[in-house]
Amino acid sequence: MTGRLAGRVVAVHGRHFLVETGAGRYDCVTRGKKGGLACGDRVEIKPTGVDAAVIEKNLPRDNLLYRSDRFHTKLLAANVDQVFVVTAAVPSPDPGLLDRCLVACEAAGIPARIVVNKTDRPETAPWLERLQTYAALGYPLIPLAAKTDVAPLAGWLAGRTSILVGASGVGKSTLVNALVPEAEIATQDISEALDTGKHTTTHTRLYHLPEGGALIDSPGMQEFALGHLDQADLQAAFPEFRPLAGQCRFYNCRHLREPGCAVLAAVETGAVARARWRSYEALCRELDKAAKDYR
Ligand SMILES: Nc1nc2c(ncn2[C@@H]2O[C@H](COP(=O)(O)OP(=O)(O)OP(=O)(O)O)[C@@H](O)[C@H]2O)c(=O)[nH]1
Ligand SMILES: [Zn+2]
Repeated sequence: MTGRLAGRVVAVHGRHFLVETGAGRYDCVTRGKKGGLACGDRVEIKPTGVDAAVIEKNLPRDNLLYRSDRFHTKLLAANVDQVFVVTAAVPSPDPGLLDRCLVACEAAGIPARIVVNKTDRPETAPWLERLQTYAALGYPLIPLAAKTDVAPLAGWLAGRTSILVGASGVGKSTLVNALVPEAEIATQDISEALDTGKHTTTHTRLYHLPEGGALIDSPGMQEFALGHLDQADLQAAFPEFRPLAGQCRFYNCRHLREPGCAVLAAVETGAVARARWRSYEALCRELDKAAKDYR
């Protein structure tokens, strides 16, 4: 690889990628159509100027977190060790969005944790209560108030690459600013390097943590489309279905309204949370609709 440098994508802005290498950072473009790149992707680049380069090669990924509908694929991050889905009781939370985030993590094979921000707000108690369902499924809950103390989260981050995802207004920026002392400066640096103007809140970027490890911030989302998943992916992404595998009357049961369905029976007894099953059902319907539209 003469003249080439190995690096990692640390910020994405449209078709520009800021790549960090042992020899500094480069504002990069891809050569031709190589498919998208995400924050955290490893690449080989060839400098074309002091701080400009072309991406010559995308290196294999350990994993990729993304969302997609029929028209767009939105890459969130690659090569991450864990995803923190940030929630808060205010503004009013959307459990459907939380489920979609978790399904995306399961499908990508990335461990997910749930941050419950704004514990200083009295509305938090019922939300935290509701989230016990998720704790029972094995998703750790991390309650904290980003405004006053981020220590409960900090302990999870050292030495790993993590990404924060979540709805708009849950406090992701507040968390990043508290965890990364130079976050504001880093953001400005990135904006200058990529020439994007001062406030690029709509883009994904990677920050280095003082204790080692990296934190990727992603733009607040209203929805999380999962057009890339098929029926089998969906079923596999609900951990509460796993102990029931093979117990439905029909081997190809979709757990929607089939007689003798073990999942539906578990919803009736409360062993599977009805709200979770509803999220599953909504995702199945979307899948069917997409298949119909496509025909
Ligand atoms: N009460 C309370 N408010 C908080 C806390 N953390 C953040 N907020 C507030 O929540 C609002 C949204 O915080 P941001 O950090 O901008 O949220 P965000 O998730 O980055 O939002 P987007 O930029 O839209 O993605 C701000 O008014 C914060 O001051 C907290 O621990 N307690
Ligand atoms: Zn079934």
